[in-house]
Amino acid sequence: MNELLKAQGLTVRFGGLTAVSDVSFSLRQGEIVGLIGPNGAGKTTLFSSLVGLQRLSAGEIHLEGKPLHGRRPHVVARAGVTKTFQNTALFPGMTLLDNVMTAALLNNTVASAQELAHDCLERVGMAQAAQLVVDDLTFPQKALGEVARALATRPRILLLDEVMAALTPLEMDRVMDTLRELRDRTGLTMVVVEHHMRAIMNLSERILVLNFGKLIADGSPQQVSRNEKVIQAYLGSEHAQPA
Ligand SMILES: Nc1ncnc2c1ncn2[C@@H]1O[C@H](COP(=O)(O)OP(=O)(O)OP(=O)(O)O)[C@@H](O)[C@H]1O
Repeated sequence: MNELLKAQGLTVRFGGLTAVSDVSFSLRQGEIVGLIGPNGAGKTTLFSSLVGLQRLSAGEIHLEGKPLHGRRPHVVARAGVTKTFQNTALFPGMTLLDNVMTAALLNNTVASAQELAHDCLERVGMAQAAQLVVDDLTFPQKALGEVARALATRPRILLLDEVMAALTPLEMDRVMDTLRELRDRTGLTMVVVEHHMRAIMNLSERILVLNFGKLIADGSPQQVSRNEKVIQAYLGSEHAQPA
């Protein structure tokens, strides 16, 4: 797999607090990568810095060799890096289709946005729910709706920030199957933040672990779950091993 994105020395400081500290990693085309770490480890801040919503104090981001650091969010989105929002639901009172249209309209005429929105819903198996008002959707449907809305910006790299938080284990399995199928069909690269350990270990091919803003591990789920630093920092001996 080709290297798609390279992040080097990413650092974000809030006054005296270093939320992200000298973090370097790369993403290959079509990978599903998990990003884990205890509360406050810097996961959301790292995501925000990757999409240009959070200014970097230091570091560089390149997408296929082209610099992305210091670029405004809409420029980063147009280049192909998009993030869902933690705890940000779809817009209530609107149909699912209209929700996806809000993103599709950013770079398209109404007619082509409609086609794109339908296509994005189709890609996550939600075409039949297009005309439902989002308030009436189940939690897994809402999660997939959020993914569809993000797909409407035509990302090459999609950062998913706890989209499965409200789901039961069975519902998570269904959503994870859909994400894997989406990757297999489209080659989309995904980075996934989830607190649910079994889900992240099952879904991801590689795991990045943050602790106090520092990247303390980067490896397969098996490697990471056996890593002493990770066990001490986060997993604890009683936590789930990758299934
Ligand atoms: N805008 C901000 N101003 C000041 N401090 C911030 C800001 N955003 C985040 N922080 C701090 O930066 C650190 C990292 O926060 P962040 O939300 O990125 O962690 P996280 O790993 O996503 O946590 P969680 O798992 O709880 O969502 C925390 O100490 C947080 O309080």
